[in-house]
Amino acid sequence: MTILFNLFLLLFVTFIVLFLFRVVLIKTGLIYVVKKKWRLVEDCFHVYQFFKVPRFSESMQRNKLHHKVWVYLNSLTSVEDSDFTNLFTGKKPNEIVLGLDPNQIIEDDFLGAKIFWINEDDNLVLKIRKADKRRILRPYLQHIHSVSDDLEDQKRDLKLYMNVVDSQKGRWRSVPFTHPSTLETMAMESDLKNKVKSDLENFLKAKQYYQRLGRVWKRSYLLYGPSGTGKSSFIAALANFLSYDVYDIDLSKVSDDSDLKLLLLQSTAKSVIVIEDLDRYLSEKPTGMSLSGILNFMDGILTSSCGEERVMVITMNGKDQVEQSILRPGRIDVHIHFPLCDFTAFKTLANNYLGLKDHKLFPQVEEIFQKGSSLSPAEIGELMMANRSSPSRALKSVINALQTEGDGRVGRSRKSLDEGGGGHAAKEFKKLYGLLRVKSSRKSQSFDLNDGQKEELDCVEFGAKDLVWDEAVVSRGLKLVQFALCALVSSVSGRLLLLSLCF
Ligand SMILES: Nc1ncnc2c1ncn2[C@@H]1O[C@H](COP(=O)(O)OP(=O)(O)OP(=O)(O)O)[C@@H](O)[C@H]1O
Ligand SMILES: [Mg+2]
Repeated sequence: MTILFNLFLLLFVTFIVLFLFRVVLIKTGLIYVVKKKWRLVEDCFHVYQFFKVPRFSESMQRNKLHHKVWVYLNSLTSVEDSDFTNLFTGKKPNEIVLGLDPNQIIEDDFLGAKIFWINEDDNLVLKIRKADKRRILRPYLQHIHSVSDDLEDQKRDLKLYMNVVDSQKGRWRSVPFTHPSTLETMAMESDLKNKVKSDLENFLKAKQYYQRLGRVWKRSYLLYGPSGTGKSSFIAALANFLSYDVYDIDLSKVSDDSDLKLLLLQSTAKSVIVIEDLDRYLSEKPTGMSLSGILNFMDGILTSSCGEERVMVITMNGKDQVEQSILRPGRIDVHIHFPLCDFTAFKTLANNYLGLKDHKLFPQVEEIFQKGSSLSPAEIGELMMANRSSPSRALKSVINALQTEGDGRVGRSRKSLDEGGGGHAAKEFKKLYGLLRVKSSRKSQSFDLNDGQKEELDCVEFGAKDLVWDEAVVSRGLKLVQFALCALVSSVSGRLLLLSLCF
């Protein structure tokens, strides 16, 4: 018994001593010295192989691999943990970046193997255990490639390209794209934002899928709605979300169809191609370009040969007046409606512009919205910005504007849906039929099983407001069907009564 007790006591004391020893090593930093010595001991038992990645090739050209490894190494957390490293200011304000010091040694882990990098003057030297080399060297280098490409994409400065008439130096001129709009700053239904995000993420992952289908790897969005509802801001938010350059096509500067093709050919992959106000342009009966030229451009036939990955965005004030072939699925994949402001959008704007999450005037604003008054987010945003020093004054001015200028705007825009010949009942049925058609076309969407992800490729209609409107139409439609059935039953029963009276 005593032997057992002594053994237990010994074990306990050893454990405590080891624990305290570890704490002392970590607290005093001696752990690093121990680790270094341990590495020396390890080195005696392992055979290492060295690979040099020179900065310049034999013909004194820059070695791209050196740059990639450099970008990759500077992103490792082990740079921060090493004994000595350099600090530099980054491109963004207040940004500080780490940079390797000459002769600094960086440790990395990959698939369970330890890898060392030594930063010599003009070379980066990879030190790897011979036993691990065959297993991990190739996948490790591929890993460096993809990580550094991703990092470069993230920190790439975006550009805004505009087409010019003078084609001596190419058809595009660029300026830095610094629009601050993001999907977070957009006053839109959060559900809609999430749908857009996941649609874009699925698109980015679907290169192989599009290739297998023989389709150009592009996604087309139609943004439609009244002026000042955020269509252009949304394009900027898309570009920022994707980290894509923006090519803004001014159609008035395009002479003919071949000129339009040239513009597409001279654009680069990973870009958002924008045509704003296409409905207005088409309504002005353009002379130089044909409709088929525009349709081919939208299909992006030419881009399939030279790198793809493009998102096309077309904006319109309304889509009722344009040629239906422009809007067909495949040519436009996603339709997004930009409505006038509602109370939810108003709250986002109040938070963005005034820093208000809630206010005692909010219920009054909500009531006005419920009555059908509305303004565009741009109009409300301007009022808030002008009165930003006093949130109460800002809200009062919004209430005032809604009561005077915004009165009946929603009513008017809703009424415009009903324009056109035919009686009221016929129109209601038409709407109901339209709704059923939309619903059934939604059901027939096709999906991709790519990496376990389902990719949606059919034409999709996004816009929470449309859904609200659809429900109202359903209930009105159902009431109408009820009414028609009652009328039918009463007329049949009336006739039966008449018949029975005759006999
Ligand atoms: N939904 C919104 N969310 C946040 N800000 C918005 C929204 N809509 C408009 N704004 C603000 O209003 C201003 C005008 O918006 P924007 O230019 O994007 O509208 P638009 O729909 O493109 O108008 P137009 O059809 O006249 O070109 C921008 O400064 C933007 O910040
Ligand atoms: Mg615009």
